[in-house]
Amino acid sequence: MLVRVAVGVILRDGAVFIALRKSNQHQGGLWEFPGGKCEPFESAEAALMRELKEECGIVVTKCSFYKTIAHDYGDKQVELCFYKVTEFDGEPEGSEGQEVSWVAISSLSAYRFPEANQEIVLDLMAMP
Ligand SMILES: Nc1nc2c([nH]c(=O)n2[C@H]2C[C@H](O)[C@@H](COP(=O)(O)OP(=O)(O)OP(=O)(O)O)O2)c(=O)[nH]1
Ligand SMILES: [Mg+2]
Repeated sequence: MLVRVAVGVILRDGAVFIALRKSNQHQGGLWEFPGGKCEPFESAEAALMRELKEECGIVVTKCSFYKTIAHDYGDKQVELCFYKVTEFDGEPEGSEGQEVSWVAISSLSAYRFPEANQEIVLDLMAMP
C-alpha cells in the first residue's frame, strides 16, 4: 500500500508547529508535522491546504516545496511531500483534539518523530 502524503513544516520566528499523533493512528504516539493523505487526483499542494485547514485551522498563504521523502514502514509505504509554510491566516491549533506545540527548531531533536522524518529534522536543525 503506497500512500502520498502532503506535510507542512509551519515556521515562525525560529520555531516550528508540531502535533502528536493519536495512539490509534499509524505511527501513533510520535510527533509529526501536520498533514495527511492526498485524495486521488488531488495535487500535493491542494492536499496540504486542505489538511492544514482541517487539522490546524489555518489558511496557508505562502508555502514552498521542501523535499519528498519515500519510506517503507513494512506495513505501509509512504511518499511524504514536505512543504515549508511561512505565511498563513489564523493561529494554528489542534482542531482535531490532538496535542500540539510550537517548538524551537534547535530543540526538535528532543521530540520523537516517525522514522521517515529523521532526515527532515536534521535538515531543519542545520538551517542557518
Ligand atoms: N502528517 C504526517 N504524516 C506523517 C509524517 N511522518 C510520517 O511518517 N507520516 C506518515 C504517517 C501516516 O502513515 C501518513 C500520514 O497519514 P495521516 O494519518 O496524517 O493521514 P490523514 O491526515 O489523511 O488521516 P486519516 O484521515 O487517515 O486519519 O504518513 C508527518 O510528519 N506528518
Ligand atoms: Mg493527518
